[in-house]
Amino acid sequence: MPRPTSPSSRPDQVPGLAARALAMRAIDGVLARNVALEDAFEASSLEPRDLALARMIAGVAMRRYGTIGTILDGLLAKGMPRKSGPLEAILITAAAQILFLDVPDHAAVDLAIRLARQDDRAQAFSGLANAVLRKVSAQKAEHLAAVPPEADTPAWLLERWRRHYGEDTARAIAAAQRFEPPLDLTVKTDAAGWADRLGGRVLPTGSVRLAHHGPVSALEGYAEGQWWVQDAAAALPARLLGRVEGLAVADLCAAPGGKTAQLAQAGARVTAVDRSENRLIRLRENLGRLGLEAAVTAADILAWKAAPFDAVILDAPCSATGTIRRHPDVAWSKSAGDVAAVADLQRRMLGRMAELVKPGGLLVYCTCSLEAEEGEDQIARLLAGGSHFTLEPVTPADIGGLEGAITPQGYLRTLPSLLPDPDPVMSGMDGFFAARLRRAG
Ligand SMILES: C[S@@+](CC[C@H](N)C(=O)[O-])C[C@H]1O[C@@H](n2cnc3c(N)ncnc32)[C@H](O)[C@@H]1O
Repeated sequence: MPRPTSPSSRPDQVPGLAARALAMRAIDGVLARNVALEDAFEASSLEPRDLALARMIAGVAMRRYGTIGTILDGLLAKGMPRKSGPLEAILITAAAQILFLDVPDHAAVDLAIRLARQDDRAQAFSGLANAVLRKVSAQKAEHLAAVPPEADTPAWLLERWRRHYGEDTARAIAAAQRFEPPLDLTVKTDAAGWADRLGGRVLPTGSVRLAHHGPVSALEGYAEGQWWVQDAAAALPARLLGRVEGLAVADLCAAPGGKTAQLAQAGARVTAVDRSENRLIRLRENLGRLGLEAAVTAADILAWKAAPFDAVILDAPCSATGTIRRHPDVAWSKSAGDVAAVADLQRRMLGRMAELVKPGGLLVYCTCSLEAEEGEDQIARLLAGGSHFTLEPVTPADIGGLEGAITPQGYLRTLPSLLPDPDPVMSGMDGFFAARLRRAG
C-alpha cells in the first residue's frame, strides 16, 4: 500500500515538486526499464510550464548522466544503497539541477528530499540524499573539472566509434553530444526570408537553423505550414533521389513524415508506408498542416506487396545512435545487442527492395545510426551478394557542397561533429548514413 502523503508535500501543492517527480520517473524509466524519456512525457497531464521544466531537467540529466553518475559514485562511499527504490533517479534529478541548471541549489535539494520521503523504499535514505546533494552543491566546479568529457558517452559506444572513425573523430562526436542541438527547419521556399524572419541562418545544405528550445507551434510560419522541423542531416537522404517531380516514389518507414513532406513538396507522387498506426496519425497531421498530399498506407514493409516504383527511400528502423544529441536517453537505454537486432531487420528489409524498385529506378537506404553494421556494412553485403543494384556515389552537389559528409566509397555519412560553429549550440548535425543505389535496367 502506498503511504498517504501529508497535504503539504503533495506534488500538486508544493511548487515545482510535480515537475521533479515527473523528471525522476522519466529518468528511472530509462535507467531501470529502457523506456524512452519521451514516453513518460507524452503520458503526462502536467501543466505546460511544469512539463517543460521536467523535460529540461530529465534531458540534461541524461545528456550528462556519465558526469553526474561519476560524481555521485565518488560521494557514495558504500555505493548506491540496495533496495532504495527510485533513490538513484532522485539523486540524479537533483544533481542535474545543481550542476547544470539555473535553479537554486537549496530548492533542488529540498524537493529531492520530499520525493525520497514519499517513497517507501527511498525514505530511509533521505538523510543520505541530503548529505550527498549538499556535497555536490558545495564543490560544483571541482567535481565537474574532475570528470573527463568522454564520461558522458557509454564506453561500449565510444569504443565502437574509435574503431570505425578513429580516436579524434570519436572524441569529437562525444564532445558534440554534450550540447543541446539547435532547431533545424526544412522550409517550403525562401530559406533566406524565413531565416531572417525567425532570427536564424541558412545552412549550406539549405536547412534553416535557429537557437530555439521552446515549443515550435508559436513560431511564425508553423500554423501556415511554411516549414517543418527536420534535422539538417535528416533532410539530406531524400535529396539523393534528385528530381522527383511526377515520379512515383515509395517512402518506406515514413512516419512522422519528414521525408514524405520533402518528396511531396518536390512534386513526387508519394506513397508513405509505416506499420505504426499511431505514428501515421502524426504523419497525416503534419501533411495536413503543410497542405501536402501523399497516399498513406499502414503496413509491415517486410510483407507489403505493391507494383514497383520509380524510386524508393527506405529510412529503416535503427538504434538511433546518430540522434543522441536530440535524444540523450538513447545512449543509456541501448546496447550492442540492440544494434545487432536492428541490423538483422535492416538486412531483411533491404532484401525486399528489388521487388519494389522498377528496373533502372533508384533506391536510397538510410538510417540515423552511427554504427557501421546499420550503414556501410549493410550496403557492402548487399553489393557483394550478386545484387540487382549498383552504387551511385553521392556527390558534393547533391548535398550543398558538404564534402566532409561523403566517404571514399561514395556513401553519405554525417556526424554530430560536422558543421562546427563557435557556438556549440549552433553546431553539428545528426549522425546519418545513406547510400544511393540504382537497380539494373
Ligand atoms: C526512423 S523512423 C522513420 C522516420 C521518417 N522516415 C521521417 O523522415 O520522418 C522509422 C519508422 O519505421 C517504422 N517501422 C519499423 N518497422 C517497420 C516495418 N516492419 N514496416 C513498416 N514500418 C516500420 C516505425 O514505425 C518508424 O516510424
